[in-house]
Amino acid sequence: MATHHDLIIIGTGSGNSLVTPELEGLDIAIVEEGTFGGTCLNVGCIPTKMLVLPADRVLESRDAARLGVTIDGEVTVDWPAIRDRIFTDRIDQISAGGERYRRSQGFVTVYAATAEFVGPRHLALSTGEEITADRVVVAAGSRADLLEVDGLDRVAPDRGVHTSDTVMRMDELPRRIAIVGGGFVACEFAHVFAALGVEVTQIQRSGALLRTEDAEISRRYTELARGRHDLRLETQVTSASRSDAGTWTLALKGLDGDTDVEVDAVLVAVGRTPNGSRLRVEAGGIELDARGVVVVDAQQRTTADGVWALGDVANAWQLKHVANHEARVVAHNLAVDTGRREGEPMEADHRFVPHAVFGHPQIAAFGPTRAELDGAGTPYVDYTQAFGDTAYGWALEDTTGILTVCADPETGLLLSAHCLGPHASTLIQPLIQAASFGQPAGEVARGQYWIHPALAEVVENALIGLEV
Ligand SMILES: Cc1cc2nc3c(=O)[nH]c(=O)nc-3n(C[C@H](O)[C@H](O)[C@H](O)COP(=O)(O)OP(=O)(O)OC[C@H]3O[C@@H](n4cnc5c(N)ncnc54)[C@H](O)[C@@H]3O)c2cc1C
Ligand SMILES: NC(=O)c1ccc[n+]([C@@H]2O[C@H](COP(=O)([O-])OP(=O)(O)OC[C@H]3O[C@@H](n4cnc5c(N)ncnc54)[C@H](O)[C@@H]3O)[C@@H](O)[C@H]2O)c1
Repeated sequence: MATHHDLIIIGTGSGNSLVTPELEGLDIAIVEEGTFGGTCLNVGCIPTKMLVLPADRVLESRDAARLGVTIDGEVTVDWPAIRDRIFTDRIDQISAGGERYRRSQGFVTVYAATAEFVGPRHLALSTGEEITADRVVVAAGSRADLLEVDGLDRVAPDRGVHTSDTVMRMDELPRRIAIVGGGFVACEFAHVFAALGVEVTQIQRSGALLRTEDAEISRRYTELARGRHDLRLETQVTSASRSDAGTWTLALKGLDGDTDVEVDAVLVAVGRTPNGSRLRVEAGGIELDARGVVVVDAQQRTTADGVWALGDVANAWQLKHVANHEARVVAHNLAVDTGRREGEPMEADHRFVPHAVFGHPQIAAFGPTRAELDGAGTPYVDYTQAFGDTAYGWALEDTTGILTVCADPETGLLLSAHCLGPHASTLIQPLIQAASFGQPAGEVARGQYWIHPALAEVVENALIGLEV
């Protein structure tokens, strides 16, 4: 006999935020197979950024000499202290506290189990229980891909084979690490481990890092990374073997022909697969697209009645702020659907989705690259402002930072922005705001004060430079 609930939520990442005060009193079930709080909190955005900050400090201390500051003595890194500050002192407590709170709410049942659809709004759990509900939200996220190479096809932290799920909790830093991939995860960890003193070899299948960025940003970041660690482009791992002493030898095929590299640990960071098929959502009448992403409409409704989906399982961005935005949409729509809120269902706004890569320096962008605008035949004007040509850029002695803005030549409305440089993730926000609220470039540039000589003048100058 299945236990019936009013609402089932699968996944406690952004899914956990669906239990709003408005839904209080409904009989709500939450199913979570892993650590409460999901990817961002436990193994994603938050711990990685807490690692990037000390890594930035190391590089800044090395760079200080360029500004006339000599730091006497060696800069040393205490890995266990960094790791325990992040996990033991903060994240693990937030996760445990979040779970305790949910379990304390009388109207919520938390199932620690893996869920699988066996029928419409009908789930079988790995505990042997079955549950059904009037409404279901699929918020089951995505999982890290592995390599189809013997030895690197499964995570084995004790053998030094990691994904982002395990690499941040290593007992000690390896002397040498191979990082396979050239996307967000690989680039952030290459920065972290290289700065913390690990010999990094990064192995990327294509000819540049972060190749979905605007071409000039991808080119510049690739050059900077090449100057910091061993970077193998257009290269693949063909086989891997581990010695009794624990050393991995990876055979590589690439630009330099057949080579190999010896390392003590391997981090596989070659993308993430949405979890829809693992949940057998089709048995619940829920359609997947060709990439395995749950198909949703603008209200985040799936193709099955009474089933919504959000986050990595249901979009290709795989970003936390997108999952959170979609969760707010679903929470509203659940409240309307259950009669707890008056009004109409709302739609998700995916017009200007920004992202940032927290490497060194940071990258931040939204909207199409110039190659994509060209490909689509969209008329645009663009302007690139170098950080080094502004007053604060002089203070930074910056030589690599750029901000490119693209706008509609007729209306001056922003189409996209692409930034590489210190604080790019913060600097881009007024441009996201201008695009989201439909403010033309000229109005944003001249309709307000820009603090002098702040770094924000990079944004002001880029907007002024646009010929709209
Ligand atoms: C290393 C790393 C760094 C990142 N950094 C950033 C960043 O800086 N900024 C950013 O915007 N994004 C970042 N992301 C992406 C971000 O973490 C995700 O987009 C976001 O967490 C997705 O949220 P979600 O709620 O969709 O899924 P999740 O948070 O993954 O939640 C899904 C939950 O569902 C559970 N689950 C899955 N299948 C089942 C099942 N069958 N039964 C029961 N439970 C199940 C999982 O255990 C998980 O807890 C990063 C990701 C990684 C891996
Ligand atoms: N700062 C952030 O917002 C942030 C940080 C980390 C992760 N994320 C999210 O997590 C998702 C997954 O990140 P990711 O970096 O794992 O995936 P990704 O899709 O961004 O990058 C995968 C990379 O691996 C390379 N690759 C694939 N197969 C390979 C192979 N066999 N050998 C060598 N290289 C190979 C690809 O060329 C690509 O560069 C991203 O889509 C991103 O949205 C976001």
